[in-house]
Amino acid sequence: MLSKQTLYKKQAGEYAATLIEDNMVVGLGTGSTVRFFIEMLAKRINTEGLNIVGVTTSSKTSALAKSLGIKLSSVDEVPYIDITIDGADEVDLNFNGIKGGGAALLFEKIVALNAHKNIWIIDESKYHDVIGQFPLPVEVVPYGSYQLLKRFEEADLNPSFRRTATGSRLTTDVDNYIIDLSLEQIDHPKSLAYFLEQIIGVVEHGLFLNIVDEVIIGGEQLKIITK
Ligand SMILES: O=C[C@H](O)[C@H](O)[C@H](O)COP(=O)(O)O
Repeated sequence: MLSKQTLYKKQAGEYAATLIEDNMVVGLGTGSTVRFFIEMLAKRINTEGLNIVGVTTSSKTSALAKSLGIKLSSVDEVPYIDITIDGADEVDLNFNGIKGGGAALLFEKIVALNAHKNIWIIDESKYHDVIGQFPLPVEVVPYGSYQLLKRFEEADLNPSFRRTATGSRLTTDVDNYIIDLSLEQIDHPKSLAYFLEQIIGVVEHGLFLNIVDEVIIGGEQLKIITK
């Protein structure tokens, strides 16, 4: 039996699939919530004969979408993306989000910034007054990454390299490392984003500010929050 959280993810994901229209170029996010969206989208493509092109945000999503027969293109081969549906790790009342729990933040941000509309699908446990409970992922170039870790320690950002189940440093789809910052609460997300963006060696961070247009929240009752 599915847990409540999984059921809520499914509810949000499947609802998002109803928003896709014929002939759209669709950004396909990454993660367990997006999986429900992609599966339902594939069903609609097959039963309704929709002409959809997907632009994926990770190798995992590409593999899933391909296995379900969804036509794919790259962000550089389409004029624009009509709509991107993605998950998030945490969202606050001001539409700020943390993403990258699945290490796909870099491509997710690139796809999001090339989309006309961005929708996030989450379960209700991820919607908070202020973000920061979820560790903030920072994607860094491996060369010099230990120096970066020390720098984050000095700045009291509680950093740690993300590791695989076998204990080695996790690498992203483009062979970078992830340093997670355990912050508990991010009161000034804009300043933190700015601070991280100034550091050489930081490729991207998981703060998604001013990007999402609509959040679909699965729960006892489905909620849709529009900016
Ligand atoms: O890198 C991964 C993404 O940002 C995911 O969208 C995020 O981690 C949410 O994933 P899930 O739907 O599995 O909770």
